[in-house]
Amino acid sequence: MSPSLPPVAADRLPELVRALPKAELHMHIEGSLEPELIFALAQRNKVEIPYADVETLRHAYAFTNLQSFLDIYYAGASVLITEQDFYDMAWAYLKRAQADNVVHTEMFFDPQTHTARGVPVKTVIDGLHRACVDAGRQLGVSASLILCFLRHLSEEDAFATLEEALPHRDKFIGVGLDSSEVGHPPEKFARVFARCRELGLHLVAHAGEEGPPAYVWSALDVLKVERVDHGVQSSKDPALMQRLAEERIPLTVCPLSNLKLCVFPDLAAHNIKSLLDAGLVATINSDDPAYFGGYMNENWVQTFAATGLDARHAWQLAANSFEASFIEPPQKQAYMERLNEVYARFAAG
Ligand code: HPA
Ligand SMILES: [Zn+2]
Repeated sequence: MSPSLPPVAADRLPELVRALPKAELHMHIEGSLEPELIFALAQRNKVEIPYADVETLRHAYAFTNLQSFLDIYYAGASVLITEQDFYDMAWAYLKRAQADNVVHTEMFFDPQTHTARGVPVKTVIDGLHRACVDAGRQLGVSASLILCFLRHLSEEDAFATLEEALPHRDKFIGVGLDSSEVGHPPEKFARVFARCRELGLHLVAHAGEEGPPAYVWSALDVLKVERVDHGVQSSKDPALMQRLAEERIPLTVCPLSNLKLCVFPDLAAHNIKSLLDAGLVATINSDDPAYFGGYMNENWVQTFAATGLDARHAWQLAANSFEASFIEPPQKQAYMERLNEVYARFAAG
């Protein structure tokens, strides 16, 4: 942490946390689909959903682990049919992100969730990408897309998805790996990640959310990822912690997700502070904000209140988010200057 950072009055910490410019690097766009939009799209597309109304659906959001969430998350995504649906979903998230002073976002999307229902990859990518372009122009938020392979499906299926997406290569910056972790280790996707690497795509993967530190090691050594999504189980392995710190491999941590999926018993028990204090490039993100009870600032404010993070941690988390992002160095520099300006305003007053 920067030793020269001036302190900020403790009673202004929540305000500082909200005001800091930041990047969001772990957010599944299908996980931003609010119940109200699910019902509106179901009506627009004449899709049946097995819930009577918005409130009944929201009440079903009581999860015990990752799989119990994924079952509902995939059901919710079934209302997405047209390019405009994908645009509307992404636009709603991007406006919400802007309100939280997210200035840059790298959004995950799950094409296989849609192609399995007969929706072409082109429809998905075109709708999401149009929203990203509009966000840059109209909201001042830079936004890009990361295509995720579903790890409960086969590597062959991932290869077929990649082939279908490649004509739209200019509209996504990288690939990731998500869905059910335990029993589906990174090694299962070694060949498709090697191919994506040859294609010059950025590489990330979920690892160490519920799965063991061994999955983080193989995400690094076999898939050769540039960042690890979640990665919170890494704290069980001191040698892994040392590797992550030395190589400055970012972790995209999602505290409210970890709370809702019972990865930690309560937010006060979350290990984000120890990850930061060990020198890891940890970041805070919302994962699936419509399902886990909060967008970016809600994740930040609740985590700060519960774990005793201070203003310097806030600066570090925002700086980490820019360091960990895939934006070009001059733009990173510009965001860092904005961060320092906002921080200085709070430190002075
Ligand atoms: O947190 C997650 N983990 C794995 N897969 C996911 N797909 C959406 N959110 C998640
Ligand atoms: Zn995730």
